[in-house]
Amino acid sequence: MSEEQCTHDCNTCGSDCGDRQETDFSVAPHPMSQVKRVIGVVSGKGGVGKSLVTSEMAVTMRRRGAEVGILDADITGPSIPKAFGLTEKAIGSENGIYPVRTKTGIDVMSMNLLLENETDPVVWRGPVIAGAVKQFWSDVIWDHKEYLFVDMPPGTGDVPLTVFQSLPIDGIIIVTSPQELVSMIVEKALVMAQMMNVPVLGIVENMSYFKCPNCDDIYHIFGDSKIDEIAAANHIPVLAKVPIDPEIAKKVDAGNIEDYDGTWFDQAADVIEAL
Ligand SMILES: Nc1ncnc2c1ncn2[C@@H]1O[C@H](COP(=O)(O)OP(=O)(O)OP(=O)(O)O)[C@@H](O)[C@H]1O
Repeated sequence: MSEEQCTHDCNTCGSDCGDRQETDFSVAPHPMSQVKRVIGVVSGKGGVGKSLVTSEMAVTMRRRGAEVGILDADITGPSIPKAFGLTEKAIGSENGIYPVRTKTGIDVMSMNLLLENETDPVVWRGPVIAGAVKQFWSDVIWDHKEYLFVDMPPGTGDVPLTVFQSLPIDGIIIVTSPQELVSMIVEKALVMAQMMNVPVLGIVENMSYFKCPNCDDIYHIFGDSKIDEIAAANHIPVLAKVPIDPEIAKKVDAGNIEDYDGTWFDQAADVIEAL
């Protein structure tokens, strides 16, 4: 780039010139935290089951005996506490903020654990939301966690970008459902991960099909799945195809996700264990 064109601010300039200097946006964890692996769970749009996949991944790793946490970075639509039936509030001390523990021993931090009423909306602008996510990493005591799953807000906006820049993400899982414009959404997530230098562990297709409980026939309610072709074209594995299961919705609504005994996430858990 020529001297005249240079703004001297590499953060606002897309040019890949020789003088480029990357700024380190990483945020230090709480001094009492020890987290071995941070796994982000992302989706192109809301409502595809990203929180369900985050919760089930945590439950699966916990069943395998791991120490697990969930950082709910979906500040304006936090649904993790509900799935685990958490009503207790997170408490702080002069040391920092303590996450709330679920009945099987998963530590959770979520905006809903700080609000007086879980129905209170969070009416904040992007930078304030991004700041809250950073604090969930820097001010919360994540004590001896082998795996911390981060439920990202949907899309590729300000907050996911902040999470990618601030937290040491070891890999992401992309969640889609068949009715989405899957190929475009997967590619957007892949490009973002590539730009942020974060490995993509694979794709989970949620609400993939419905199996009739009476005749075992399989129905593709949202259309035929194209996930295998998309995954192959992008050289990433399909980690799970999760059916529409009324039992999942029932368990989530009752706050009993830890009692759901589907085995859909075993392959994804193997991939994470091998990291
Ligand atoms: N495979 C499934 N079978 C039945 N119900 C499901 C399934 N997956 C998700 N659900 C239900 O769909 C709803 C949305 O799921 P979830 O909250 O995980 O989506 P999300 O992508 O995290 O949404 P948002 O981004 O808006 O927070 C929940 O009520 C959940 O219980």
